[in-house]
Amino acid sequence: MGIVLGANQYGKAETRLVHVARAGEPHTLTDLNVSVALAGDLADVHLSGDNGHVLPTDTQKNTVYAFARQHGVASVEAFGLLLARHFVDSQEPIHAARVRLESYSWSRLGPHSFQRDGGEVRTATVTYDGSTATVVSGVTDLVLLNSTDSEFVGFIEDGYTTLAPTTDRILATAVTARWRHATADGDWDGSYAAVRSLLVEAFVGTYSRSLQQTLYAMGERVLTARPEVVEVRLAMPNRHHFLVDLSPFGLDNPNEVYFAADRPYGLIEGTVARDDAPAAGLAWW
Ligand SMILES: O=c1[nH]c(=O)c2[nH]c(=O)[nH]c2[nH]1
Repeated sequence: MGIVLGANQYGKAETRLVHVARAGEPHTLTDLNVSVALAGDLADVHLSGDNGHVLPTDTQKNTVYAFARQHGVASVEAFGLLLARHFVDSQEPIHAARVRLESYSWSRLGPHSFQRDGGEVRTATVTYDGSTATVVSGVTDLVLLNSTDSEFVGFIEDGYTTLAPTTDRILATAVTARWRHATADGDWDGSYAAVRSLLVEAFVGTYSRSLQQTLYAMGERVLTARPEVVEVRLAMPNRHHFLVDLSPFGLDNPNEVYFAADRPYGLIEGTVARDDAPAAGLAWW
């Protein structure tokens, strides 16, 4: 029996970077969480303890900060591309890089004052293998709710089914969406704002027969309107809202009073893609 080293990568995870662009007033604030992963000719460090091919994760962290100073942070996608290309192109043993970025948004209160927004987080994942860069943009924790125009009927009923079919329910979710770009060039901020709006519009505008149907409609809406996007992956927890039985108190409940359960939840996940989408390469690494 032989034992072999399998797939591996390493890097500095969750480097917290706050960048203040101070060129005049008003200041611009960027608040990021950056995770780097590198892969390549790394057998020796695992098998013999030779660190000769290891760019320390501490150095990776320093590079994140130095690049913010040297290049600024135009967008998460652009900053990720700079870093991913740098690590692979500057270090011979490193053959591939993945940079994951989360961006926390702050609202402006004044020329140099900000308030942290709760809720959704913009994301990007950039990969680079020495020749091809891929960019996946995304959003997490985009919490949406429709108070009607949602039904769930016609499902399988077996000996364990207790769920009653309903033609009027709350549909609520916290969307995690990631979308793959056709190329590594783009108007990243413009594209992000447009895709986010399309996702929300499709959720709002779709009469839902299931969260699965809504998920597909959201992905389809993005791909129909945005030629730069070739694949959308969505994960949508069904944040169940259960009608409370008020009959013990002599009260009816015409879809007004709900218990918002936090777990368990249905988790609906799916991919919507162009049938001629180029190969994903490392995009989903
Ligand atoms: O939109 C839904 N999809 C399901 O698959 C499902 N299953 C369930 O119990 N409720 C729901 N709702």
